[in-house]
Amino acid sequence: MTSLFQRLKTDCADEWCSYTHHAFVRGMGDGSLPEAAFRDYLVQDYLFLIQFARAYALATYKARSLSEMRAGLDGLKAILDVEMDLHVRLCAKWGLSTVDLETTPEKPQTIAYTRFVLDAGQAGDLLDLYAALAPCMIGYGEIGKALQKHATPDNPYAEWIAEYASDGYQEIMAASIANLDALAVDMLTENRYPRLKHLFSQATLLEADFWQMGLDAEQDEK
Ligand SMILES: Cc1ncc(CN)c(N)n1
Repeated sequence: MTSLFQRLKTDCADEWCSYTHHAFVRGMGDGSLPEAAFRDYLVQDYLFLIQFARAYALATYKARSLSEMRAGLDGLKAILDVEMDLHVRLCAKWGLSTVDLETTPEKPQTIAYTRFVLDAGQAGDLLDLYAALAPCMIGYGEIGKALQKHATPDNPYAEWIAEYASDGYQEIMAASIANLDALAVDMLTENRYPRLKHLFSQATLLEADFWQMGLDAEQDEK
């Protein structure tokens, strides 16, 4: 049986490309991304992760079995115990504390993306929620791995790239794909597919908007 993730990615190939090959991503890869764009992105991403942790808490709540509950909890822990540490470490280099981060106002793009995913989960079931969450967890693993292939040791974004290319994150990514595909075996019907595709496509476009937010912030600073 084809993987639901692969089917969604194929059917949303243009959106996926606009996300994973965005100018912001290419700028991280060749090191040309202005630091101001990265800083703005990273602070907003910290706020984004707080809301995404809530989405995994919602997935834990909506679970129908202990193993589904553990999958939700693993996603929650990956964000709170691993991913956010990267943001705290990198932001500390600019003198930003966690209080500074948490008191920064969320930008419209952060609100749009995170509340879209939370609403997908609240209005729908576990499969809807994971379809909306998939571009986040899986896309960054793909981007990290692709950028690592060409990144030079003096790349200013090497630490970010290394985190998402790491074995730890790649395992999180593989678990996200396996989890989505396993839920599909149990819950997917052809009638449901258009809605899942809409959720996946929209979340992927909101990812691209999130990168663009960083680029626009740097232009506004000038
Ligand atoms: C916007 C966004 N998308 C995805 C990820 C990776 N979990 C992230 N940190 N931020």
